[in-house]
Amino acid sequence: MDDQTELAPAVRSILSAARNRATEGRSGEVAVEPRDLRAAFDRAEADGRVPLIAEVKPTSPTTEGTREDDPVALAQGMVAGGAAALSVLTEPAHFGGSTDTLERVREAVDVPVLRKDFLVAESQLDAVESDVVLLIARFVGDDLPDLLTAARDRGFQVLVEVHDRDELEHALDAGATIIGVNNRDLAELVVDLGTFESVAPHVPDDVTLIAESGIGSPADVRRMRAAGADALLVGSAIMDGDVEANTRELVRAEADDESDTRDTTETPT
Ligand SMILES: O=P(O)(O)OC[C@@H](O)[C@@H](O)c1c[nH]c2ccccc12
Repeated sequence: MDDQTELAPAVRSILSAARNRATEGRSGEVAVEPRDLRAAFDRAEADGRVPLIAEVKPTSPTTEGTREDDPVALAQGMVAGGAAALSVLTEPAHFGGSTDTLERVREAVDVPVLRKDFLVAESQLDAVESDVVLLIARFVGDDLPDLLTAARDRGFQVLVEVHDRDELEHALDAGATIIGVNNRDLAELVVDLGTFESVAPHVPDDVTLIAESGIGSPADVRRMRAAGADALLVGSAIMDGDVEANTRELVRAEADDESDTRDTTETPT
């Protein structure tokens, strides 16, 4: 968008790389038969698991080092740990992602897979099939309604990411039905879980609402759920260490709530 000067340098670089990739894509439009994201959340909920999208993110501008493990094995660990859905970075230059990784992951699991990238042009939608694509309100600006339509015409479900109330209104006006509130500020790259808490009350009930970024503990999960999150998107906290155990700990955050409370309030006798 026009106000790029407000963005962190890393984000500006990501965006200009994305614009240069704008002509990528295979010949012709993809036609996706998507795995239903909401149904996946409902299944998790019915099963006593917090609906969670676990993100395969080899690295990022705010992460040190790169995780070199096989992304397919990581993805399978996340599903084994109870993730309702997965997110796979396809941005190559700053997040270590690729469309090939997404294809391999989607083939190996049966949960819905979100393509996490910085899409700014319709042609980029045809680079790879996924069940859900991300559109970041701040980056697509006035093109949001057209890109939303173009994505839906191809069969994609669309997650529209916002960071404040103005962007939320813009997303709702464009007809978004799945909205993510990113707790990470793209100008400073700092995380504040209060962002979700301030935007969530203004989201209509029939919208599927996802809390994104900065969720690191079962307490954070409960905090975002208490603020109205239908589901959570978690990357770094899961990628750091044993992905299966990390996922399980977060999806059980509500089931374990009572014992957690008891543990912390227990006084030795
Ligand atoms: O690693 P975290 O703090 O759990 O965050 C995951 C996810 O929300 C984050 O990777 C993200 C949110 N929106 C994005 C847009 C592009 C790239 C990455 C993102």
